[in-house]
Amino acid sequence: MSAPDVVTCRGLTVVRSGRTVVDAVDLTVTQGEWVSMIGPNGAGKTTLLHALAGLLPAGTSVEGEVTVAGRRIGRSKRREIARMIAIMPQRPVVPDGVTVRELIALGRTPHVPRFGVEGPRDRKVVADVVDRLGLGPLADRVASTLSGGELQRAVLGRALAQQPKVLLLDEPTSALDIGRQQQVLDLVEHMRRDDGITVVAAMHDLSLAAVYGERMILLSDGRALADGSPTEVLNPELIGEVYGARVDVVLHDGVPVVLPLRTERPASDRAEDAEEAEPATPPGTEVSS
Ligand SMILES: Nc1ncnc2c1ncn2[C@@H]1O[C@H](COP(=O)(O)OP(=O)(O)OP(=O)(O)O)[C@@H](O)[C@H]1O
Repeated sequence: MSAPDVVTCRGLTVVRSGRTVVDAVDLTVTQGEWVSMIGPNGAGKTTLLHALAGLLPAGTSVEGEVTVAGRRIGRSKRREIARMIAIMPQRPVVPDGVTVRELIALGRTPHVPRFGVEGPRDRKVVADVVDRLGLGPLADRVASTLSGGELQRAVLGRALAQQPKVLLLDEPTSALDIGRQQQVLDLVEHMRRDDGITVVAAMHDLSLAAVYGERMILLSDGRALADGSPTEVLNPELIGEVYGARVDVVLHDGVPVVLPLRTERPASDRAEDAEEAEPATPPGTEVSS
């Protein structure tokens, strides 16, 4: 039996300050899929993620339909949406004075009864997330004092503590070193496999996006230009055209790796060429001692 659809967009169009920034996007994501969303700066990735999470500011002009786990976004209450969807934003806002543990515990808010307090289960979920993200040594630090990479992990922790059906990641690893990138994305991958959560992740690192995303969507000027497997989407001509970049794509274990090519050749290569073309001592000019 095929997995059910969890996220659907039909003709989603978002206009901001008179400009169409998401343009008639149709998208269906099935349960347990990992979709990596790529596209140049300003392509509309964040806006699309915010539309899926029902986070576009009131008054934004939105057309089309977004459904997550069978519920129409825009007609559902915030709290109801927050039990289904968690977002790790590109630019998180962290309340003043909260510790890392308190920040992560905020992820439990949609599950705690109104006017209630968190129970043992909520505390266990928070402790698990702290542990799995290796945040133990930072748990009592005030979140605003963390480094960019540490904060990124803490904010992912808040999203994971929400125990969502759909996890939206907006540049989840932009501030992380390569080891932490792997640790964080592997953790999300485990949750996808073990708990069946669905992941839509906007990522700038095309090779990393291909390693984790079984499917990729390329956005450009708000339009979904390509939607397919990493090998289908990451072709050098298309990437070159959309990003205005010179790249090569090589396959490693069947996964495409995108290599940016230098337009200017390194100075050392040019010097070698010059040496081959012109011997250091032109014939007939030897100086006798
Ligand atoms: N509040 C706003 N008012 C006007 N234009 C906006 C607003 N928010 C976003 N935009 C514009 O919408 C377009 C899409 O922005 P968005 O942040 O969705 O792109 P993105 O693909 O996530 O970019 P990046 O990779 O740089 O994060 C951009 O041109 C941006 O300037």
